[in-house]
Amino acid sequence: MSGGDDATGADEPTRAVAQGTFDLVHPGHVHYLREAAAMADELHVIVARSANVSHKADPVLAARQRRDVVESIDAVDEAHLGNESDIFVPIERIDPDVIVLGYDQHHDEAALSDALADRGLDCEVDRAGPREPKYDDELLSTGRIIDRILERRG
Ligand SMILES: Cc1cc2nc3c(=O)[nH]c(=O)nc-3n(C[C@H](O)[C@H](O)[C@H](O)COP(=O)(O)O)c2cc1C
Ligand SMILES: Nc1ncnc2c1ncn2[C@@H]1O[C@H](COP(=O)(O)OP(=O)(O)OP(=O)(O)O)[C@@H](O)[C@H]1O
Repeated sequence: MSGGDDATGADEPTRAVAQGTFDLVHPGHVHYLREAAAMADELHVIVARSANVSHKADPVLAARQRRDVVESIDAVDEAHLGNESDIFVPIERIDPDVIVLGYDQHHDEAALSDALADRGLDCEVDRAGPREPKYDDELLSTGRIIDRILERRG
């Protein structure tokens, strides 16, 4: 995506937002963040708070540590701690052109678009694809990495 003109004619960089838990970073995360980065000039990532990770086990690592690791990935311009009670607070601050959902994220694209419109946010919603494993035994899921740790070290 290229820079767009605002009302004053200045060239503003376009912004994409990606989001997730990012506990024990793996190449599937890097694939998602590279795809999301290719959709705009800047990539901002919102890192979920443990309290909002309700559909799986609590993250092992603290939110600030997960944020710092995500921000060290080349594709990422800025990583933000998520809001604990309202997921639209960081979105209003970042004001993205596109929100990129992960290939398996449970959020519904149409419902998210409606919620953005209700808040007066003009933002597209897109979805990234999965990373295909490069070799046998490539573990592309935090849950499966933790299962492996428990099998081998538990
Ligand atoms: C547009 C958007 C914004 C989000 N913002 C936040 C946020 O501010 N705080 C938070 O804890 N979770 C936020 N989330 C939720 C998590 O990123 C995520 O969906 C979930 O809690 C973690 O599960 P996952 O890693 O399997 O996606 C947001 C999700 C979306 C789609
Ligand atoms: N293999 C993968 N290919 C592409 N995207 C991925 C892959 N694994 C995770 N992602 C994306 O990264 C984001 C954050 O993922 P998350 O932190 O939930 O990790 P996860 O490895 O999918 O966790 P778990 O397997 O424990 O549910 C999500 O949007 C997810 O879709």
